[in-house]
Amino acid sequence: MSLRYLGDLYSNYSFSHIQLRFLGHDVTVFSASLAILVCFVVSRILKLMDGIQAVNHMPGYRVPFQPLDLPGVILPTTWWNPGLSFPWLWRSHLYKEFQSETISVVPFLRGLPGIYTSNLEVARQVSGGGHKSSFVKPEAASRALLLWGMNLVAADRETWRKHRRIMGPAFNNDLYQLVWSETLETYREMISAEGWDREDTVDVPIIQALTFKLALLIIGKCGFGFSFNWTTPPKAPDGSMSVQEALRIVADTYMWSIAAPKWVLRLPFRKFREMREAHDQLRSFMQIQVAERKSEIRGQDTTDKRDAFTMLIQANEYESGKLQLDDQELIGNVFVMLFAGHETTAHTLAATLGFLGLYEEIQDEVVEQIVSVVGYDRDPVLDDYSKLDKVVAVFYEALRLFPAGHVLIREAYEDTVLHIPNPPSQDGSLAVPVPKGMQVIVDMVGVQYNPRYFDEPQKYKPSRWYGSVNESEAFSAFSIGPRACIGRKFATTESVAFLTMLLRDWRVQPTLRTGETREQWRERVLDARLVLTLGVADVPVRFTRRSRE
Ligand code: HEM
Repeated sequence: MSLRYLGDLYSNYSFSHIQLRFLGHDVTVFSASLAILVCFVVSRILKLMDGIQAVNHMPGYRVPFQPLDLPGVILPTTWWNPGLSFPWLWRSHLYKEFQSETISVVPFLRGLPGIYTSNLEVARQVSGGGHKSSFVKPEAASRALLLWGMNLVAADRETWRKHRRIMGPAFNNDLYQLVWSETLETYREMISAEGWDREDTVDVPIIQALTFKLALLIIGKCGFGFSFNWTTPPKAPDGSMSVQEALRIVADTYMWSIAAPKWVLRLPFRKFREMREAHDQLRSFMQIQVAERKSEIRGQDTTDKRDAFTMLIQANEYESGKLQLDDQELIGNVFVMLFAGHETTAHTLAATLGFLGLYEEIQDEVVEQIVSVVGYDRDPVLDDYSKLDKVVAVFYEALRLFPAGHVLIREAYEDTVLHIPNPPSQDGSLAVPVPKGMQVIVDMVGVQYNPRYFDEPQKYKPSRWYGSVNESEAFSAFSIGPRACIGRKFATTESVAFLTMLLRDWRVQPTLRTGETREQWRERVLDARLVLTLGVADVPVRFTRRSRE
């Protein structure tokens, strides 16, 4: 049968010529399809126009999909689909392009219009929070965080106030003292377990393998109050999964447990079976732990334990009635420390070591401070923290360039107004009405690379933070206002203790490929990987033992 014959056959019996009856008229499939297409196009144009009106004609992108909606997220970032990564990939020109620090993104195929901002004043209005805030976290985003129970991160307004009132007292100096001493202990365990004590040079292909383990152990020991160890085997003596291993699996598979439908997680694959086992194991373990700690606190009216979990339960005992958290909420808050504090701290430590390897003159300056404050003959103590401002600064600056909490997503709880500051050269602000339900997204990459706040924003320049060991809002990557990160001092205490020990003993350098320059290494390695949090891609480094002179 020739192609020509097939072509004739198609044109004679073409599907498009089939007749349909519609409202008493004969129409062909072709004209019906055309009418549907026209209706669809018109509906999308109307959606676009509505969206543009909803964002008050604010300049920005007009795109098929909302960047945080499923198609937007799974499709790669290209000129027509900003996707999840556009704030990172387009960070050097995004806001310049529209000559505004606050822009709109209006989708015409799927998703709701939204506003993205890189301005701190707008961020304060939107994410600052408080129990009377006009902005809340979108329900879908909060629902994903409820796996273990209602908690501080997911809660809003009055519920948030109730949770913060109990969580607040748990983050105190006793906890930071524990974080400091456990970090020193864990550093020593790492050196011995990884065999560094027998070497003068150690190559670490992916530094995250160590920083993730460190951060998990510190949350486990100081957040949950478990006695974890660098070398604990994954199986307990009776063959069951150890609590430490269960916690590691829960942390590593968090993305799956919130994003995948429940039926997928029931499929008989090893990864999912392990996940289920880890969840069941931890759930029952935590319930026993709550009961034990409550009875210990009630029996003695106090406790020697200083981990956040115990102090949370203790603070809860002082409340009564509606102000008290139930067991599920207590457990929810312990787990949220894992999800909010593990990856974020581990990624930032990895980025810090990457930058210090790259810029050895900065590393030398930091080590000089460590040696002058602590010397070689004793361990650093928490009281040294305030004198180790250069160590805090190298961590802050790495976090500024890789802000782990890269988007703060909020939704207008009611019709409200945003006051958007004019460009730096002009005074005053513009009042923009924001209808109930509109999403406003604080683009933390945009904020941290905004030239209004930082000169040479692309440059790793820790000296901008020298002298800032307090929790000032000048450093905004932990967010600002009443809803700012409650774990900020936890993260910096752990990081300063670890870096002080590590850098005093070891010089860190980038592992370069043959013929590669340091700038090429920076471009290849110090790029972001973005999922729930933003983190640096795998960082390969070499440690060389320092001589003590
Ligand atoms: C480098 C490490 C960290 C970074 C960059 C970071 C960043 C942030 C940011 C940006 C927020 C605000 C999120 C929002 O409003 O949507 C936040 C909130 C929070 N963080 Fe952290 N965090 C870090 C470490 C930690 C640690 C170690 C813990 C606990 C041990 C923790 C617990 C929390 C909690 C519970 C909240 C919710 C506070 C509230 O809504 O009142 N974070 N964090």
